[in-house]
Amino acid sequence: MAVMAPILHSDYIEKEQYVQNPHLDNMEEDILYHFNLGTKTHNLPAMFGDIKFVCVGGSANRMRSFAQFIHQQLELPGNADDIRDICEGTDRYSMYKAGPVLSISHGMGVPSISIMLHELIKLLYHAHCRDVMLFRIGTSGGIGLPPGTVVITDKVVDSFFRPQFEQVVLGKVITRSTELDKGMAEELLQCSTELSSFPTIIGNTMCTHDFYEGQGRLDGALCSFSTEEKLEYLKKAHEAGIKNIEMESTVFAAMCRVCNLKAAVICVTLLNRLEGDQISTPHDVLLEYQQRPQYLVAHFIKKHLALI
Ligand SMILES: O=P(O)(O)O[C@H]1O[C@H](CO)[C@@H](O)[C@H]1O
Ligand SMILES: O=c1cc[nH]c(=O)[nH]1
Repeated sequence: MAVMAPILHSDYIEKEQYVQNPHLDNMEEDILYHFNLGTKTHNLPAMFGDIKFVCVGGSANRMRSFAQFIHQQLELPGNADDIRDICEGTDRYSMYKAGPVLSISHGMGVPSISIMLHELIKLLYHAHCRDVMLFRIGTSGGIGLPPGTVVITDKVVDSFFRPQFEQVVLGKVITRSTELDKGMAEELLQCSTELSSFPTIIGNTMCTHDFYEGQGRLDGALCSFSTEEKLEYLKKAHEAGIKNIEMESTVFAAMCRVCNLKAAVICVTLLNRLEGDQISTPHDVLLEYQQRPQYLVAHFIKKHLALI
């Protein structure tokens, strides 16, 4: 077996390649455990080699509906209702393919999306994909915006309003930039003006590690602060240009950036956090809100495929 010289993290940044891990080349087989896929059991280039767009979001149902919607929008052959879950052997994530578009659920929170992204990025590598763009199409809490507003993320920031993601590796903190692709954000904003169907803005997005206390909610099982302290924090966030709050964008942006993948975050706001904490909007209205980032990304994809 070949002995590898130790490679420092900072030394190993291959510009053309998605994966940034020298150890992968020494593995005879790579099992993408949470997808129930593997390099020996599946012909990944045949299954996924044509992927150009990957859309991710928290819920399995949303990502299935999105795959069906994009199937119709791209006028692909076959019945959209027949699209099957490629990860059906596991219930960790759901994955659907519609032509060059892959639609995957990632669950809630940074650890969940992070595991999914490791396996997704390896999947794209094993499948020899090129020029892939990633989109997170999600929901969020807005700050000072009418519910239903779509926020295209300019800067992703953490709970301290810093544009960075911290990961503990071997007991040490590694800090990575959360810069997203500016061109994609601008193009998505242009798509929104072409659709002109719902309010859309570009702004900063804060990613937290909790939905309740972590987002300054007063309605969790625990609460360690007053109403005044909550509003002071949210107003400071607002002054820092933060328009919405969700729970995955830091690691999404950081991993895509290190792995040379162009990425954008598009989340609809479900409520205005300056006015409350509970999501009391009727279910059918919430469903319609959830579709807004999907319409925007579908328009973007159709333009890129020269279908409009
Ligand atoms: O709508 P999705 O993609 O699930 O994302 C948002 O909704 C969840 C909380 O309800 C968090 O995961 C947050 O990031
Ligand atoms: O307030 C909200 C709504 C959706 N998702 C979040 O993370 N926060």
